[in-house]
Amino acid sequence: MKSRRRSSSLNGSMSSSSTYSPTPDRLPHSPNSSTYSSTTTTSLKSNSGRNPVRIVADAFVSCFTPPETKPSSSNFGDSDSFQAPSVASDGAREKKPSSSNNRGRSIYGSENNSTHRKKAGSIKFTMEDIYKATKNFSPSLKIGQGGFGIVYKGCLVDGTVVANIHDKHAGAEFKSEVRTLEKIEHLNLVKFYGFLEHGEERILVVEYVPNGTLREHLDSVNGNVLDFASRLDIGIDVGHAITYLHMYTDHPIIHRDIKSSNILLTENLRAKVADFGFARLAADIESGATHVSTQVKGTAGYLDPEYLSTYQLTEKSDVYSFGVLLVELVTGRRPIEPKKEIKERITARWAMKKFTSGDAILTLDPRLERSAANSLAMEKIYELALQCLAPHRHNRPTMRKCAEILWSIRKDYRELAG
Ligand SMILES: Nc1ncnc2c1ncn2[C@@H]1O[C@H](COP(=O)(O)OP(=O)(O)OP(=O)(O)O)[C@@H](O)[C@H]1O
Repeated sequence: MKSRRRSSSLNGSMSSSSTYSPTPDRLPHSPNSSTYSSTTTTSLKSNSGRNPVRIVADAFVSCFTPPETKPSSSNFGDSDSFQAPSVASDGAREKKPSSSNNRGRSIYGSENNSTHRKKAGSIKFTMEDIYKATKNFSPSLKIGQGGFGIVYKGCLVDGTVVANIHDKHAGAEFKSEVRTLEKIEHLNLVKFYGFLEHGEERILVVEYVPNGTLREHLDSVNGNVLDFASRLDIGIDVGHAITYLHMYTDHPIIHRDIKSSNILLTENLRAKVADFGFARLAADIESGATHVSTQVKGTAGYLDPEYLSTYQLTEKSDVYSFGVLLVELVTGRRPIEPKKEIKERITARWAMKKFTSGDAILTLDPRLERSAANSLAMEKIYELALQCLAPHRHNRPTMRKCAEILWSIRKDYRELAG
């Protein structure tokens, strides 16, 4: 489902100018296996040489299905005007989640319970807690496997359903992920409950999100087609989540791995962004820095070409990945489609080319209705995607702007769709 290698051939990318019109010969080459030569790549999410780690996220969801949190109208779009992404009630820049603290009490009931210790705002679980929650990592509770490890459903002693992720991140990356997770709380981000680091075991305990990934829904694995309105809602949810990371935390956070398989869906098809294994703090603007220089990490097909060629990371790398995601939502296709003919293999390049030549409708997911409302919203989403995919970060909008634009697209969409 994903290549974990980057290729110098991606450096060309999606091209340019403030109104941005893609120049085909500067677009990424086809993603066939030869293009992704291991000799030209930085390993993106390789497990090699790493100690086995376990992440316990909120995925310990085996014992019951928790009631979904009722979305607030401000966050979930019942109002007609754009509002800043929702944040923890005690203030966006407040440090860590009261939820962890509360969770600590509610899960274990009494303060003299010795099975856990809070650390830096999150719960430090014991192996006993984790074994209990996952029934000794019962294969029947395994819900997925990613590049970093196995994910288990679990149930904490208070009945909270969680995802138990066995993480294979290196120790430093694991600590960095925990530090990031401890700082954030937003309805559209997977909640962090705690972690365990015990010898070579590393586990994150996070919120279990019961309805699979966006990618699975776009692939209709459950037999249903995700309708246009839901796709628009999901785009807005993700936009809010990333805006929150970029603007409303103590220090801006760059996710670095925005992609459809990292977007988890609730039963009401609301989105929660997961997987902070690659997240990084942005440059400290007050110190005059404009970017951080770092080894390239991310997933092929979503990677910002400017970051790939300069190793300079800014929030705009997430904006680029978000542009790829927007195209994915409209077309239903994966960012890289190796089995398609060459000119269609890089989905964003293909779609943007069709869009700029007036043929966007040919790229709309064939399972979606060709209604006036869908067609108009598709055009507007592509206009936004084109800006997000600009090769130079300075020409890309901020995430907040993206969320605002999507919000207004949805308002018009609802009026037209009736
Ligand atoms: N919090 C969660 N709640 C419910 N299911 C989850 C949760 N986290 C992960 N999963 C499931 O486990 C699978 C593996 O997730 P994981 O994040 O480890 O890998 P991935 O996103 O598929 O790949 P990568 O490691 O490249 O990001 C997901 O596809 C999803 O189905």
